[in-house]
Amino acid sequence: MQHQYFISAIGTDSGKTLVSAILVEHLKAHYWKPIQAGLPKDTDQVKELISNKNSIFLKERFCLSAPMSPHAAAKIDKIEIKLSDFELPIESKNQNLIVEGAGGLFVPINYSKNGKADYVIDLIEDLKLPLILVCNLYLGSINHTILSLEAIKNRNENRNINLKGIILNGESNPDSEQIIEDYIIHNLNSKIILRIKQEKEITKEIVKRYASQIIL
Ligand SMILES: Nc1ncnc2c1ncn2[C@@H]1O[C@H](COP(=O)(O)OP(=O)(O)OP(=O)(O)O)[C@@H](O)[C@H]1O
Ligand SMILES: C[C@H](N)[C@H](N)CCCCCC(=O)O
Ligand SMILES: [Mg+2]
Repeated sequence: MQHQYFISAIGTDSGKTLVSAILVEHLKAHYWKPIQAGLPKDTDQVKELISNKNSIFLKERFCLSAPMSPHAAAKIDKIEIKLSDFELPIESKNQNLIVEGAGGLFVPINYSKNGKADYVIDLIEDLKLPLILVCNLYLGSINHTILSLEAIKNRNENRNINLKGIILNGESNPDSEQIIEDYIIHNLNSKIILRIKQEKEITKEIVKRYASQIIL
């Protein structure tokens, strides 16, 4: 069976690149970051964290110079990003594939005016990929997580986004984990597919260890 997933998160710097490396290693998948804003490139970071030799790294569709929200970074580079600019790379046909988003679900990839924008969540719908959401555990993250899950649920009323599962990233907090797990089971028919602890250092060995624990 072919596995292709879009990785998003409840915010930026949440661990999407780490999770992407873990999934790429687990599935020996190809990796694609459609919009890169600033350096270092997430693609290079994933390359450095995986050990298998089968994965192929696909070229970003947009590499923006500023480490900012894509809509703002694109403006600086005088580029217009449209949803129609994206399609799954041909090399990923019939291959396992991990696609990493920028920031969280409501990060704008463009902005025109009067509140009109396209967001990462629209790109996920357009690419028709099941979603894996990285949810951190910090004070305030229950709110950020449930807001993200509500947005997915809202889209799901039109059956547009399939939440394959969530990955909890951070020091364990049983009370927070319980409320989030119950929410996804009861509202989205989804599950926790991995728990990642706060590690002192991220290495290939750590990535391999978590790759062996994933349950898809
Ligand atoms: N569980 C963890 N233990 C230790 N360090 C972590 C953990 N999760 C993430 N990090 C570190 O936090 C930083 C941010 O993580 P990462 O780059 O994966 O975030 P991101 O969600 O991909 O960010 P962006 O939105 O820029 O793509 C990295 O230096 C990463 O190694
Ligand atoms: C540059 C950064 N590392 C991410 N790629 C983009 C994060 C955009 C966040 C926008 C926002 O939610 O305010
Ligand atoms: Mg990243």
